[in-house]
Amino acid sequence: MTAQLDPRGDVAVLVPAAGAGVRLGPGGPKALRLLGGEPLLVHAVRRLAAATSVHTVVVAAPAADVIAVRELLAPVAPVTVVPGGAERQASVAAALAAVPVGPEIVLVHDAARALTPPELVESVAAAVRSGHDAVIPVLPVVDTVKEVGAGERVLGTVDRSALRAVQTPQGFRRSVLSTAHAAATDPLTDDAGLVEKLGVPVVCVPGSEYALKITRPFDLALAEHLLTVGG
Ligand SMILES: Nc1ccn([C@@H]2O[C@H](COP(=O)(O)OP(=O)(O)OP(=O)(O)O)[C@@H](O)[C@H]2O)c(=O)n1
Ligand SMILES: C[C@](O)(CO)[C@H](O)COP(=O)(O)O
Repeated sequence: MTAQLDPRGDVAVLVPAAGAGVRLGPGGPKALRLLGGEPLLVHAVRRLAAATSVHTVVVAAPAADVIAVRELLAPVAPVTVVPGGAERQASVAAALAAVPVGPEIVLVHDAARALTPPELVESVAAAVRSGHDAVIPVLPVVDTVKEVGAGERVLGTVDRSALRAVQTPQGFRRSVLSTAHAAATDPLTDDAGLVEKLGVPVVCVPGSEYALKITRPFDLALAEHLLTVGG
């Protein structure tokens, strides 16, 4: 049976959480690493459950930790936990397969973006509800960007006005995400990339600084700080 949050909600959220966290360094699967004394995954799921449109949350956990993750999340929110795959894309596909009949909007959200505010979840879902098939939250690129070749030699300066840094949750009409995953060949780093390959338009909405991806030790330190100042 699939666990359910608000039966009136129209949104299912898939939470890929099966990554190793190699760039964060030793200490176990990243989603289970502690931030303010609680696993990143707990922070992420608590904020998803606070978004009133959310009907269902499906977490893709490291295969060896599925039972432990079920127990960990039971007091946080009613969620379904499935084993993830070797690549993020496989983890998302496994979670997508566990979404029950009902929600027609599906969001994909990294456990590693543990401090993402519920308001961002709602704004992405609202953009899909308003008629867009695929929606991504983005931030402007603030650094000058160079293209670099062999020997670290600069080849040129990229026009950053046309660039965006992409976050999650990424939102999709359910049928579009299902078709994109069914058609996927090589793994891509995000789900919008699969949808782009179908030729379906992907639309940007403003992201949030709090939705940073905790990737390296500095990000975890920054997230600890944000948490103490009210993130
Ligand atoms: N096989 C994988 C790989 C990644 N993820 C998830 O995808 C999200 C984004 O990935 P990233 O932050 O890059 O996490 P890791 O793959 O764990 O990081 P690294 O590449 O440093 O090992 C994370 O919530 C991660 O748990 C997943 O579910 N299954
Ligand atoms: C989906 C994502 O978080 C968007 O920024 C990102 O592409 C995941 O990247 P990863 O490091 O390859 O998991």
